[in-house]
Amino acid sequence: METDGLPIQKQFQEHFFTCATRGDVKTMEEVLQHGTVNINATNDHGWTALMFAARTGQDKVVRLLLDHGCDTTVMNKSCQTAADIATFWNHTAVLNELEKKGQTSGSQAQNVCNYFGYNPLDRCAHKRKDAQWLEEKLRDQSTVILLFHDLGLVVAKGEKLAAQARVTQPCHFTFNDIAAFLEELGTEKVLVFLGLGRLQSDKTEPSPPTSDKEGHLTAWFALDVTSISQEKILSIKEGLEIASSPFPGLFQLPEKEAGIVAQARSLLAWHQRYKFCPTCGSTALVEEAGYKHTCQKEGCPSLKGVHNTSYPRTDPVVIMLIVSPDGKKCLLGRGKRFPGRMYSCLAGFMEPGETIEDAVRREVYEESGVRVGRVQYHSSQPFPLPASLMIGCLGYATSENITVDKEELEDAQWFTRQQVAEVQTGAPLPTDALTNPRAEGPSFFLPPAQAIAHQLVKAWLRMSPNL
Ligand SMILES: NC(=O)C1=CN([C@@H]2O[C@H](COP(=O)(O)OP(=O)(O)OC[C@H]3O[C@@H](n4cnc5c(N)ncnc54)[C@H](O)[C@@H]3O)[C@@H](O)[C@H]2O)C=CC1
Ligand SMILES: [Mg+2]
Ligand SMILES: [Mg+2]
Ligand SMILES: [Mg+2]
Ligand SMILES: [Zn+2]
Repeated sequence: METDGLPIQKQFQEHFFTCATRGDVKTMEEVLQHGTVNINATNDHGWTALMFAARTGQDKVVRLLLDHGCDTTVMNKSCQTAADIATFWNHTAVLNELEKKGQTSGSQAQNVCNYFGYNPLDRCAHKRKDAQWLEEKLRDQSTVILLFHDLGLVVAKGEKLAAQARVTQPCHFTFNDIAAFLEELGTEKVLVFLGLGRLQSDKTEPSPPTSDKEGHLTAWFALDVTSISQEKILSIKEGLEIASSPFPGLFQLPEKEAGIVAQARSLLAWHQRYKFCPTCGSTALVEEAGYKHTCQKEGCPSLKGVHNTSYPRTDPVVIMLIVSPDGKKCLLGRGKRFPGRMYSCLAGFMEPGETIEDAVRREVYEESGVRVGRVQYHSSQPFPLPASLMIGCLGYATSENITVDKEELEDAQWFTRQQVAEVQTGAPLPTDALTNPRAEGPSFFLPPAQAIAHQLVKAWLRMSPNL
């Protein structure tokens, strides 16, 4: 049945949106009771009833929709959630309703947490010198030990969850699984204590039989098994493999564990690269549960006072989304080794004696010739390749002409908000998009959600005045 040229279902839906916009709670209640509409349905611009209510500050409608279990995470075609819309229009009562249910989006309610950024472990630095406690923890049957072979994580064999999405499931070993390896590795072993904690999905795990005050938390360690044969490692139990390192395995971890893997991999990479004392070249001993190298040569300057060469290194990198002077475009570049048609934020290593703001301005000028004024910090991301800290910023350009640094980039261009939003919210990429430049699909694509660049682009789209 059709009236006014629209199918009846669509008419109901349109009416539902109008009621949400106007705050007609009574009609909406009736409609929801009859189940004649889909509470999460969207219009052509991707707007839900919740978004319409958020736009006009209808807090009672918002409460009704939340009580009926509507999805607050839906994004419209400009990548905005209902919470983004309420924030932009300053509808505090709506935000309060969303917050009561813990439903304000990350950018409003708390700091943004990027992939690799969430780590549930208490690193317990004060325990790193307590050899007896560490030994007890290592032997505890509830303890989790992660194994890395040449920085590749040992995982449970690939599970195909969806046609394209594979999940890399880190394998959790116990002391008994690896006791023979510890013996074989002897005093040369690199074993790092990561901390105490529990993955949220770990609830069914039996409590360890220890009675100290942290006894209810699981201890986590990482062991470098590079010098053990792959055959031996893979025969600990059935269904193991060594994750292809670094791509794509590292980017397919369960998000709740990615931070732990990043911590472990960066530390093991430090041990792999700094085998000798950087000050005098002598042998260095691994101490403090894997967090310190101590030079064995008497009189070495690194033994006097605190020397940063004795501790794990982190390289700060600035990564920035640059907004055009008119606010309508953003600057993206294509590195020479980027896959397919990928464009991403410009990025670069910070140099000594430089502020984050100046590093953003310098790298953008070096790589694109664009001048940047104001710089705003957004969020950060530990990046275990091998041990960077990506410092994500938004920068506001004061010039527009681009001169690409052909040494580093293949291309850099201004992209409109619409171009970027289409790519962000469009259909999933064809499977060969990463490798085949002639693959079907959009003319360019952005890094996946695990990359901080993706989140910076999303943050800019959410600031859209187009609400
Ligand atoms: N997720 C993303 O979308 C993107 C991430 N990145 C990451 O950001 C990082 C830095 O970006 P780049 O454009 O490569 O930096 P960059 O623009 O500073 O250029 C890299 C060059 O800087 C020099 N360099 C200076 N300090 C260095 C250090 N501590 N380690 C290694 N090289 C150093 C080397 O010559 C290197 O070839 C890279 O690790 C890259 O993986 C870069 C672009 C996009
Ligand atoms: Mg760069
Ligand atoms: Mg640089
Ligand atoms: Mg550069
Ligand atoms: Zn030394």
